[in-house]
Amino acid sequence: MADTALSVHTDNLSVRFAGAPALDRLDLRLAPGKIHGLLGRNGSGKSTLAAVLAGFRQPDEGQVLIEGAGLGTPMAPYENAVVTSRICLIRESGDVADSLQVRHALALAASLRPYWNADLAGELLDRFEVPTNKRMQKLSRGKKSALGAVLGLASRAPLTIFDETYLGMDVPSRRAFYDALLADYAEVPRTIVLSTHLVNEVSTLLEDVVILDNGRLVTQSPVDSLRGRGAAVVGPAKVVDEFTAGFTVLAEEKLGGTKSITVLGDFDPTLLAQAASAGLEVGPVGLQELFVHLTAPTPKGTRS
Ligand SMILES: Nc1ncnc2c1ncn2[C@@H]1O[C@H](COP(=O)(O)OP(=O)(O)OP(=O)(O)O)[C@@H](O)[C@H]1O
Repeated sequence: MADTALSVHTDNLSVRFAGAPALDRLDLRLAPGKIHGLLGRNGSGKSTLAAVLAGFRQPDEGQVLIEGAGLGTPMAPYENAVVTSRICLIRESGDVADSLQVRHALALAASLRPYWNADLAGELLDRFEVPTNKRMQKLSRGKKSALGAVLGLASRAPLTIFDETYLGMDVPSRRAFYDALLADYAEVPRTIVLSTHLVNEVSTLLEDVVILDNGRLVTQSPVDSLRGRGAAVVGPAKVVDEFTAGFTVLAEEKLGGTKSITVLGDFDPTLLAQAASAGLEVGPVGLQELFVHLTAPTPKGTRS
């Protein structure tokens, strides 16, 4: 793992724009060799964090340290080519000159990226049907996005960050991207960060999640323990209503006489047994529902 994955550690990390905090005293730990979700509403600081982790921007306060993949001691990425050669950040804006032909952009990536895999790049270009003889500026938004996916995956960088890049692709292409990402990650485990607000779509890929809101860290947690913070209770409407009275409700849905209510709360074995004897099914809470709750502008109501 140490050869192909980096870990990230931030202390009191802050970035300000004209005095306003975009990142506010973040203490983060990204474990090596995992797929991390970086979730947050618009303007929450995801892109700023991605840029700082990739060494594109210096923190105003605090520090970022990157460790592993043969680096020896932990190092700050800013203006440090030894570290940044091991990090690939793919942004929607694109960081390669638009006037370049796709094949030249690929040749440039191959020359700059020590872990580049040309076979994988070729395979993915075919799969996403990205023409290599066109100038980047002539590509459709979806194909530009797909090219970003190819550049990010084929870089096989020990820390690979996709900052919402793949969102320009249509649904079938995004699915193909998720499949390709999982398959190649299984072959070469590395640290991957997916910044997104399409939480449901990526929730099965993610192992750990960082949620930002207004530049602050709302939570950092394994997905499984986040899902354990609540439950979806399903059964006859009246019984579900009675059982969930007093819990904070995240979502509810009714279909005929059946109702599903998602609530926050610790469902210990006693509570689970009570639900079962009342004829109710209890499942894990959806990541999307928790995300909406944790980043909502105003707290949701309590059932009474
Ligand atoms: N170059 C900049 N100059 C001034 N303010 C900026 C700049 N970049 C970001 N900001 C501000 O910093 C805050 C965080 O922005 P950032 O782009 O990191 O959020 P985000 O979560 O990536 O948002 P989105 O999902 O909309 O892309 C926002 O308030 C934004 O307006």
